[in-house]
Parts: sequence; structure tokens; C-alpha cells
Amino acid sequence: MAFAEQGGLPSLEILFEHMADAVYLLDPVTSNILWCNRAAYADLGLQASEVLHHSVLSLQKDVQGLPQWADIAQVIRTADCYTFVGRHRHQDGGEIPVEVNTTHFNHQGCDYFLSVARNISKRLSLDEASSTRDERLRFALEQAMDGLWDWSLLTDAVYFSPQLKRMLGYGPHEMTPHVETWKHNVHPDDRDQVMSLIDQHLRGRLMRFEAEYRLRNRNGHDIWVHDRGQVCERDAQGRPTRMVGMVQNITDRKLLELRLEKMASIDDLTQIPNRRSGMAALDQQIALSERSGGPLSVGVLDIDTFKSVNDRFGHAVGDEVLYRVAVLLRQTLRPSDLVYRSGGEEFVLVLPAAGRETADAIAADIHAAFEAKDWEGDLGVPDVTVSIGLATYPQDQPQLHKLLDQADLALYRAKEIGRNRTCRAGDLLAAPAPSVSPID
Ligand SMILES: Nc1nc2c(ncn2[C@@H]2O[C@H](COP(=O)(O)OP(=O)(O)OP(=O)(O)O)[C@@H](O)[C@H]2O)c(=O)[nH]1
Repeated sequence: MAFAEQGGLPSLEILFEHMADAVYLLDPVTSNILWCNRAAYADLGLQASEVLHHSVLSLQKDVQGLPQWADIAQVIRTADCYTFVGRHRHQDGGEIPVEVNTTHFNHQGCDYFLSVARNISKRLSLDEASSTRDERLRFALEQAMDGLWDWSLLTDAVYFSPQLKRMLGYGPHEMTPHVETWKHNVHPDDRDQVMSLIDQHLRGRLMRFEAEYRLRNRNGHDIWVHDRGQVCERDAQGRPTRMVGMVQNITDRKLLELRLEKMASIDDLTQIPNRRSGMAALDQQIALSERSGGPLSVGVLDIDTFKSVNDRFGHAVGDEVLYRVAVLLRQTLRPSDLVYRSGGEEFVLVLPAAGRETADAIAADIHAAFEAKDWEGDLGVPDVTVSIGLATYPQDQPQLHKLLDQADLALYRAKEIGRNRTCRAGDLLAAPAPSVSPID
């Protein structure tokens, strides 16, 4: 885009190059930057080529993904000027607070967005000379990185600060200022707990409201927040009438925590629960059956002659077999069943509410699934078979805490009498060892 010089004055192009604000011309559909001035890339420590024809979303930290962009683009099209307060990423890893004003126009049949981004970091530092104490306080609260909310319990009107809106991907003039807007965005699985904590605070049972929960952003994705609030006004009878609070975005920390938690509970190789978390889940099922008296079956499953796979094809192929075995087990079990790797080439099956018949059927399905799989074609190894020991409460073993040990004994028996079969703990108890026959 070229601009002609007129009457000795600098051209528009030169003026744009010297502008302190960043100017971007955007394609409303793709969010790509079609043109920009120097400040638009230099202030972010970038070269022009790193910005031009890239999505404007890549410059900032608040709007993620095209679906969210499509939503915002729609709002921009219907607004005279759309203001967004957000953060741009600097190439050195830092962030620059910006206020972006975007207008839309049509030129020769094509739609465009024109965004002007201003660095507001200076504005964010308090102006000592001009602010009164109250103004400063309001200013500090509004500009704090945390979001602020102010809820009138009499009308259910809620003030959401621009930062809180930004956290959720909204502009300062969006989000209906009502408590339902917030409730609607709380993750359904967290809503009851959060509402109960607020209720306990309002009843005076908790000094303040404090919770970590998920809030849905404009894009439909969840962010994790730490929310703290307190009643700040009451009526003559002492009933709470107003509550204020601060919301902090803790998504990064929470995701790291969840990943560490997952790492601690998931077996690295097979991606199913490890012994530690599997045993905890088994204990839970035992407690449930203890309370309800309902049946529970436990299976111990071991790959047959697995050592020979390692010896003939190497440890890496052995690892792959273990992974595929876990996948096959997951696919064969019911969604309510659990399989965990208890160690080496041994897996434990926890089959809630499964009596003898159901557990036998599941074990038969497992043998059939192993037989049906083309191990030779998929991995170049001979057919993989497994042996299973089963124990069912209450028929085989009236003591729930002994189920796993009994299933283990039954597995031992299955190995002893030929492998590739299932043995039951009940059968071991009912008959002398040599006469125990396999189920299949
Ligand atoms: N590749 C691989 N091998 C493992 C892993 N954990 C245990 N193993 C191997 O599993 C094999 C178990 O061998 P054994 O206990 O002799 O049992 P088996 O050969 O399966 O024979 P049976 O159980 O009697 O049918 C050993 O060779 C172990 O090294 C693992 O994480 N990866």
C-alpha cells in the first residue's frame, strides 16, 4: 500500500512509520495481518516478516484460537469501535499491556479491520500528582492484574472489572453485569461446590469465600481461577447486601499440578493407571461393595512367556507389546471397569458390580480379543496370549480384602496348567489342585 507525498509533507507511509501506536490492517476472516506500521513489530522485538501474514492472535496472550477470533470478529463488525484491553507478547518473553481499538470498513468490496494498539504500561503506573486517594484506589483495583467483581446481593447486579473480562476473553463493554453471567461460566462440575462455599460464607460459617475452580472463557475453553471474596456491606439487620472479590488466573499452575498428578498416577509406558493409583481405586471399590454388599470381581492378568518376546525381538518391541496389551484391555473392558499395570507384564482388572457370570464373560472377551488381533502383522511378533486369575466377591471370596491375593493364586494356577486361560479362585477352593479345570 503506497501513499503519495503531497506538497512536500511526509507521505502517509512515513507518518505511519513514526507513529508511537501500533497499527494493523487485518483480514477479518483469517485474523491475518495484511499490513502494519513499524511500531507493530519493532515494539515487540520482531522483524516485519515475523508479523506480516501471520495471525494477529500470535502477538497476544489473551485470545486463543480461531473460534474465539470468529466470535470477536462478529462483535467488531457490529460495533463502531471495539476496545480490547490485553497483553502483547514481547520477543524476550515479557508482556506489554495494550489497549486495542478496532474499527471495520469495506474497501472495494473487501472487508477489513483496522486495529490501533497502544502500550498502556505507563498509564498503569499511578499518577501521584493527579489522583485523589479514592481515585487511586479505584484505579489500582481496576488496573490490577487480577480480576475484580462487586456483587449486589439485593439486585444480583455484578460489576466485572475489565481485567476479569479480559481474563475470559471479553472486551470491557461485554458481559451482562448480572450474577447469572458468572454462574453460567462456572464449570458445571465445580458449580455446586463453589455455590456452597459462597452460601457458607453468607451464613457466617466461613470467614471468607475462597475457591479454585474452572471458568469457561469466550472460546468455550476452561481457565482455572483462584477466587476470593468477602461480604463488605450489610443491612440494618446484619444481613449481607454486598460482596466483593478478586479472581486470579491460575491456569498455568493448575495445569502443571494436574500434569504432575497425572504423571504420579499414570504408568508411563502403557498410559493406564499405575499400581499406586490403581490400588487406591481398588480400595474405593472394596469400600463401596462393603457398604452395599454388591458383587465385585478382581482379575490378575499376566502376559504368557513374555520373556521370550524380549529375548527374541528386543526390549523396545517388548515395550510396544505391553502398550498394545493395555490398549486392547481398555477397549475390551466396560467403561466402568478399571485396568492398571501392577508391574512388569502383569495387569489388574477391577470389575465393579460384576458377579461370577459377568466376570467370566469379560475374561472370555479378553481371550477372544487377544486371539483376534493380528500380532504378527501389526508388530511382527507371534500371537500374544494371557493368563487370568479371577476372584469374585462374595461367591469366591467372602472377604473383600483378600480378593486380590485370591485372584493372584488363581493366576498362578492358570499358568501352571498351561497358560492362555482363566482360572477362578472359587474353583481352587472347591477342588483339589489337579482337578481344577480352566474356564474356556
Ligand atoms: N520390555 C519390557 N519387558 C519387561 C518390562 N517389565 C518386565 N519385563 C520383562 O517381563 C519378563 C517377565 O518374564 P517372566 O517373569 O519370566 O515371565 P514370562 O516370560 O512372561 O512367563 P510366564 O509369566 O510364566 O508365562 C522379563 O523378561 C522382564 O524383563 C518392561 O517394562 N518392558
